[in-house]
Amino acid sequence: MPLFERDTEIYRDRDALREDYQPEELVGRDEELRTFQAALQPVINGEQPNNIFLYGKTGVGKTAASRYLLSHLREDARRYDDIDLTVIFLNCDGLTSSYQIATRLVNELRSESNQISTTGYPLGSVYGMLWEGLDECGGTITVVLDEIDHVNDDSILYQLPRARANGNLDNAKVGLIGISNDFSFRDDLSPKVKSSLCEQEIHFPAYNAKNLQAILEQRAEVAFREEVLADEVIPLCAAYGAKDAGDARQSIDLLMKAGDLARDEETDRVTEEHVKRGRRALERGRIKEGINGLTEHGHLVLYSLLTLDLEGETPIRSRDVRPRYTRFAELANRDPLVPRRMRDHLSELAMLGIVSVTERNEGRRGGTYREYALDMDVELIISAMRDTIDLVGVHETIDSHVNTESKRTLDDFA
Ligand SMILES: Nc1ncnc2c1ncn2[C@@H]1O[C@H](COP(=O)(O)OP(=O)(O)OP(=O)(O)O)[C@@H](O)[C@H]1O
Repeated sequence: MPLFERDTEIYRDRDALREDYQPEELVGRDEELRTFQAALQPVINGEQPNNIFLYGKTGVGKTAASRYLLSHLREDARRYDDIDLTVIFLNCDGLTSSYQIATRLVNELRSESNQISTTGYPLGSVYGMLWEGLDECGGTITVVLDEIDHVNDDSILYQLPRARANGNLDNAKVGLIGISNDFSFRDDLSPKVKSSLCEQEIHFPAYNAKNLQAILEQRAEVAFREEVLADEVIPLCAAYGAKDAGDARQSIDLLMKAGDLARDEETDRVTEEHVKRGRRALERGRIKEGINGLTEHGHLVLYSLLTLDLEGETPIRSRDVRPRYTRFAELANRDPLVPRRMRDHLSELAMLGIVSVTERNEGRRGGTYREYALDMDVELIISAMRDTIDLVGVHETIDSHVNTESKRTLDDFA
């Protein structure tokens, strides 16, 4: 018997559900694509290209739209002899400064054998090399900077769009396309950067359930074999997606998770039940990642709230969480944070969806205050916080959930 056997009853091409798959057509983005296409038109006319800024929440098709239109632009530009178009696509994740972006661009424009080191030059000379490289390349150059908000200083965002006006370029016509899902990034740009980078702004709104359904249907046709998906599967993934964030990536992930669960069960049909289970599994993954990403004090606050919740003390005010938190911090040998900072951690937990918050009114005395409760299952939280629990000790309320030698006695927590 072979150890490995193909199990492709469910999928025709599972890779079509992966992040790096580029769909042939984009659905449900007609208006944004029209505006974006119009903003790119000067390239085909042989004119100075626009600088374009695309923004919108994560997973709403900004990158997909850019790749789609730029590949058409590249193809169609070939039909005109007087247009020489170069497209440079750079994801700024991991590139935090204008200096790093500029050296990457210089190297993109140079041959393999002529690359420059990514450190050691003054910024001015890197820009010098960049202008030289761009002019040598000549023609129209479209530079796409995806996740542009990762760049901490805005020098390149000013220099590149203004290069020609500032007399740094003679031949090349450069257009910058910036993409961001960080709304405050755009608001915080200095006025001079904003006016050059955001010449044309295009907002990508979140997808609604109808959009998501069309996107999923298009993807499912490539990814799944016929008759594999029960009728409710796609509408349900789309409805969850629209309710959560209108994020296409999340909905596609959910469809894939449902498919994987069905495959693991060795059935040849994906059902509503698989979607529901898939959603729970993905959510647990996200929450777990969220908890792992918290600081130690975040964990101490969460641990305090967890034990109070199990004692039936929630919903509870921040000031009533405090004694437990202070005690836990002491047991962990950490200095407790001031109340305000401790409250910030509660808010962060609420943002992650681990804790729920209710605004309460003091009645005639007029003030409002917030009460916190746990909104996530105990086992999941405990499994994501093992290190902190080991540090503080096992509180009696979670005793039955934990298997450990290092329990503290009740008196320790008094
Ligand atoms: N209109 C669409 N039609 C088909 N597929 C789409 C559409 N919009 C998004 N997708 C798919 O959803 C996924 C996420 O889209 P994309 O990467 O373009 O989002 P984004 O807005 O750039 O998000 P981020 O800001 O997180 O990078 C990709 O796999 C993409 O192919």
